[in-house]
Amino acid sequence: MRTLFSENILSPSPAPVPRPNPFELLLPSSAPAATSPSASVQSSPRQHEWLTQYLQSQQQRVESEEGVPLNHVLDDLRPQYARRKGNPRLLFMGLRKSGKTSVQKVVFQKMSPADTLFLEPTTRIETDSLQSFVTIETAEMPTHLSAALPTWDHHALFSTIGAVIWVLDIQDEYLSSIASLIETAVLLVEHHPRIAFEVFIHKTDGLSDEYKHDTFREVRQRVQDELSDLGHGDRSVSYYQTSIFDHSIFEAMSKVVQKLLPQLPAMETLLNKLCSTCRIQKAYLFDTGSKIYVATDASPTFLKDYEVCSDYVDVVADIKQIYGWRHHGRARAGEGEVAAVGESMVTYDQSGDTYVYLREIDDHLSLLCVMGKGSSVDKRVLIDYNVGILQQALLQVFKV
Ligand SMILES: Nc1nc2c(ncn2[C@@H]2O[C@H](COP(=O)(O)OP(=O)(O)OP(=O)(O)O)[C@@H](O)[C@H]2O)c(=O)[nH]1
Repeated sequence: MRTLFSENILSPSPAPVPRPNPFELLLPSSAPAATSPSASVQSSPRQHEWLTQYLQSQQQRVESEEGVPLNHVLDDLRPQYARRKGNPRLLFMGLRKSGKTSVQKVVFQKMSPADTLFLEPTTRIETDSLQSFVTIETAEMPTHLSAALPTWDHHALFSTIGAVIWVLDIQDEYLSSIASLIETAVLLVEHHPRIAFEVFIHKTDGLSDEYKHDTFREVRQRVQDELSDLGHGDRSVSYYQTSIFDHSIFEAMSKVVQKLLPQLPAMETLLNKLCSTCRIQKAYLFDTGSKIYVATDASPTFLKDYEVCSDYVDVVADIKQIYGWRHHGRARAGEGEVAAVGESMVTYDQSGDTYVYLREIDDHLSLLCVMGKGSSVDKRVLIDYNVGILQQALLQVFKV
């Protein structure tokens, strides 16, 4: 049987001494495009060595030509924000009634979207946390407090934040929201450049597609133009169209949380390997409680697949709510006993060829795989075996 990973994938044995390969192509002395500083992280030690030399030569060149200090060159080559150790911390900001509380309640507390009509206004900084595979901490800034006020100690507020989410109500007059958004973005880029800045262009439900896309483009363009005029054109801002009445808010929140997870590259690598080995069309790792996905493989995402997987996780979460969240069986399983594994499979298209396979990784994480022809019930043994190994690897990733 072809298996997915070697037993010691997380603690590989020391790399063998490289032997010269007579057929290997020699790299030219100038920098080729394929090995630019942004090339894949899966490069070999040899490539790393070459890359380091290339960076050093570039730094020396720039320093000697322009007298630019070494650190500045390195800063340009690094991503603008870095994943922090510790829990993802999100700060929600935006104008009055833009939907900040609703987003948190619907995504993290499973509140029904219709019930958000009766939410009270937020008058002070409110914090909350979701206990899951990691603890996701959220905070909301009341509208009357502006982060850009000179009397405001923004260091105390922002020093532990991973991402600021600006909620912009597209159904309201949004020019004043853009002005405050720019103020906050400039403050962040000048004092806290490592914080990711995300804009939710919110309440897109009930709008025509054309109006939605035009407004989305207009908001993005205005923000980019204003930031460029202020000399911060290179500041990366991510934009999402969201509504609490469909899946868009979960998808957007998934992408924001993923950016803050130091385990993301490891999870993506494991999912890519699983998909290629078992011929799986698409694999998602979902947080079972909140329906946000914390990682997916590199293949293209289709909205329909995501929606089906998301609804399926919802059903499983509801059933777990009724029959108990904890795996008492697993907790009691002693040595030699086989622990209970939460696993299920459904087919969802009319031809019956497409399956969704769900397997619980632990109490909070679920693996969902969309499988088509060529990777179905007849390959079940192989899939189960490989998913079992993936499960062990993931548990170790989160244990470290
Ligand atoms: N149509 C639509 N309405 C929404 C959406 N999200 C929130 N709302 C509504 O917007 C209103 C305001 O929502 P809140 O969550 O209280 O907004 P907020 O920004 O927290 O408000 P303050 O705390 O007063 O600043 C509520 O009536 C929600 O039902 C959405 O995606 N679509």
